[in-house]
Amino acid sequence: MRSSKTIHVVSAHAEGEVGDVIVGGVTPPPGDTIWEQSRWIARDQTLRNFVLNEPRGGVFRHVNLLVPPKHPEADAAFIIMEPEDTPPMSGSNSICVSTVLLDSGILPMQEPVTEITLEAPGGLVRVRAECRDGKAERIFVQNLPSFAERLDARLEVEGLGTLTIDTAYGGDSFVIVDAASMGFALKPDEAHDIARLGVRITNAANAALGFNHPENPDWKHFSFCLFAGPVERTAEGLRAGAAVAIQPGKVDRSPTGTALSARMAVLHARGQMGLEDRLTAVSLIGSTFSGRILGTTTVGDRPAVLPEISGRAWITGTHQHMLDPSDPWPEGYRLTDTWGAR
Ligand SMILES: O=C(O)[C@H]1NCC[C@@H]1O
Repeated sequence: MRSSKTIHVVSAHAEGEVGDVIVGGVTPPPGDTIWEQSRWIARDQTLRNFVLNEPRGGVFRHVNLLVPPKHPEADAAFIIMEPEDTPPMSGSNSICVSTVLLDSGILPMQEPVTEITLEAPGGLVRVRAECRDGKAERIFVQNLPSFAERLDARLEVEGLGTLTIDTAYGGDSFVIVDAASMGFALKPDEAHDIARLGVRITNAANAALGFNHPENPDWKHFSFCLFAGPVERTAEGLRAGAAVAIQPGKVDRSPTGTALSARMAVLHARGQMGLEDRLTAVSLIGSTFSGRILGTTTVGDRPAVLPEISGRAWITGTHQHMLDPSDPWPEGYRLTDTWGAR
């Protein structure tokens, strides 16, 4: 056996969505901040291609690189690599990272509750983990300040006509459409159509509107389209289906923590959700993230909410990814049969 690199990974999924964690074998990228380091990873593409592309990755895979934190309050820091983007924050990935850090012993666990601070590329996130018998059973993440950007905007999508959409930020940027008015009941057999339409809607919004984060001028695009189910009021609180189309054309298996945060910001802006409410988002596979609004703030001059999301993650294995120097595809490959719903 010979290898010119060996990358140590603990694999995990959060409520169905894969979020692997690189725990060794990669030196920290250059940059004075975690954001700058994440821009370096996004520009360079070598690590992204090696772990995300086939034969090591696949369109369903997200990979997080642990790096030494820059902020004095942070216990650990991570850079998120998604199929097309290297984003400021991610709900499912932060839940996977927290679970791997605690369940594998990288950070000490205290039962019944462990509190840690993570530094995501977009800023600090506080994490509370409910732990029992050596397992982090539920992760609560205080996500980045989240805000509604446009409410009831009009968006022309070729072949679909003019849609009424909201746009919002929940640690990543969203176009939000009403699932029912698009003809979706948010059932598993709709996944392919949701992926295909969602990418068209995201692309149309990027071409026509573009996204504006008042404090992060680098983040100028919409990453995702959320198909938002109707909000029902139940004895346990608010509940709604959620399916998020991820570029280049797949649906999040989890209920998407950033989408839940973005949706809570929109519901709050409309006066439909208060600090006393809980919103449970349900994914196409029936998994759930729970959310609440901890308080309000501003991002630049925009009113924003401080969201908390919670969910569960499980370790699925360990891998040592290697590169034989004679492998003709050191950066792997992507083909359109699986990379992009058509
Ligand atoms: O939960 C989330 O926010 C994420 N899941 C995969 C894509 C998003 O970053």
